[in-house]
Amino acid sequence: MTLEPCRLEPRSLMPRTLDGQITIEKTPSYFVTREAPGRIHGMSPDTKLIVVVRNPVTRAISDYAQTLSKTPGLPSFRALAFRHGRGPVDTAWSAVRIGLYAQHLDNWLRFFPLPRFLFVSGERLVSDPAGELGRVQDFLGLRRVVTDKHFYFNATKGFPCLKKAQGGSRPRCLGKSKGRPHPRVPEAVVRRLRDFYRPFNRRFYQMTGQDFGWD
Ligand SMILES: Nc1ncnc2c1ncn2[C@@H]1O[C@H](COP(=O)(O)OS(=O)(=O)O)[C@@H](OP(=O)(O)O)[C@H]1O
Repeated sequence: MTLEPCRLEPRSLMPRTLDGQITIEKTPSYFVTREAPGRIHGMSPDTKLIVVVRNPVTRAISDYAQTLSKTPGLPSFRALAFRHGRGPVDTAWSAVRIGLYAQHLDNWLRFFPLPRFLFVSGERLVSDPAGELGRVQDFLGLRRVVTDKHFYFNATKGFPCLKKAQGGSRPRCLGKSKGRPHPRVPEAVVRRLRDFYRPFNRRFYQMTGQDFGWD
């Protein structure tokens, strides 16, 4: 999944949370920002943390597709993923580095215990959105209000969409930048990356106690 520039919002900039309300801040780059866990812990050590993860190989290709859409003439995925296009995997490239979930989680576990996290499968968010959102609602201590009946599969988009937008009566899919086609990446490149990530994925499964089924 793609990341936005890191914005560490001081509490004063966040909306006031009234009784019975939950304030949610969504900044994907927090997960991979060294200072984020300490700062968030300093602001509120009881914060609940939701991390959406998908197969790091697909994530890297998705990230590349997003950059490519804004940067015509970008070098090929292979040229960026491997040093000199064919050497070792280039972990300095953010699209690769972000997928090292176990390493990023290590940094967070120095400040927050595991039960404070919910790990959401990006794959199941597509195949079973109501199921994953059920877990999110439970984790947040909410009644399960969002269920299967709120979603339908939109064949044109190729993704689940909401039957009705909040406060509206029309169906609502996510925007064009979510679920765009991925460029074709040679099978050998995908295989090398899959092999590269395998030990990191296994460690991530052990740390979280969840097998995401990427290998
Ligand atoms: N319902 C639905 N509709 C469309 N897209 C969906 C949906 N559920 C999950 N996804 C996946 O979300 C991916 C884009 O999310 P990102 O994490 O990149 O978004 S963000 O920029 O970080 O906000 C996007 O990745 P790409 O397919 O690579 O575009 C989707 O696979």
